Amino acid sequence: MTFLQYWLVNHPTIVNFSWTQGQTPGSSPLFLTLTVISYLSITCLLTHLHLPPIKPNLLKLITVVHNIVLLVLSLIMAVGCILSTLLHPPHLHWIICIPPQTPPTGPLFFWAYVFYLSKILEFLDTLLIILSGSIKRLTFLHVYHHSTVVIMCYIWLHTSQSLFPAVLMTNASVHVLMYTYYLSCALGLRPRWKRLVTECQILQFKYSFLAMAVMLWFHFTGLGCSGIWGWCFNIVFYASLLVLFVDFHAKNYGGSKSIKVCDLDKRP
Ligand SMILES: CC(C)(COP(=O)(O)OP(=O)(O)OC[C@H]1O[C@@H](n2cnc3c(N)ncnc32)[C@H](O)[C@@H]1OP(=O)(O)O)[C@@H](O)C(=O)NCCC(=O)NCCSC(=O)CC(=O)O
Repeated sequence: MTFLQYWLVNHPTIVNFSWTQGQTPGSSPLFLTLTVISYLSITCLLTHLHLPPIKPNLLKLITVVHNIVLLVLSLIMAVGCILSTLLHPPHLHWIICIPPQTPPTGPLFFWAYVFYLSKILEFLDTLLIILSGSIKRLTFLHVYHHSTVVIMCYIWLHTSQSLFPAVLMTNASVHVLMYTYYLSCALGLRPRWKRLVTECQILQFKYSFLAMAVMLWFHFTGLGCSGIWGWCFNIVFYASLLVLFVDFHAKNYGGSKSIKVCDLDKRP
């Protein structure tokens, strides 16, 4: 525990972290705008270009490495954020309500920053889909999620948004499961629990609405919570993702209790 406590909470880089707009790498609005525009335009360009096929073994290697990196990183972020919430803030209710005017400094915001950068790394998911030639998997849900989630993380840091510790812990934990699923697929093992991954994703959005309601309650019954405008962004974004994921679930698994036939066909 002391080992984890030092490396995930008390290390000087983590304790002394401070998000300073314009100084911290990636913290300017220009960086965010260029990042999102570049992601969308490169995605659009690559889907219209006929790229030469990449060797299957090389693609498999890149996919496996990418998934391992994101799996491990998601686990570290989840544990780091949980420990920082338990050990660092003055009150446990910071998990839902950070007092107004709290500066974005210290361990919790360090993990919010790592999470923000990890969402940029996740852009490689899109590249992998394009390189694998399965363009039909490049859905509106995928591109909308990847481009908007970076904006959400930026707002968290910029406004010391109250909800982020709860959302970060949940999302990073769900991503441990999701990247384990993708890693297994890349290794040629098609897990039978794909549906479970989607249902955990849907559950996280539903759970986030509960967290948002509790934050509002704290906001209006106490001294207020930081980042109430970010709350509005979060609720619209998560409601839209919930609709898209429920639709994905209906299309992929229908009403049946078993996984879809094409998944069974794909299993070795
Ligand atoms: C089970 C899901 C996680 C994924 O569903 P899909 O139908 O897209 O998955 P699938 O069964 O076709 O995926 C298997 C294929 O993905 C390839 N693959 C491997 N690693 C990958 C990676 N890192 N990114 C994208 N694709 C990858 C495998 O090689 C395999 O290819 P082959 O089939 O050729 O062998 C689902 O719940 C889901 O999220 N669907 C939405 C699509 C999406 O883009 N999700 C991620 C971002 S949204 C998100 O992340 C929300 C959140 O925050 O929780």
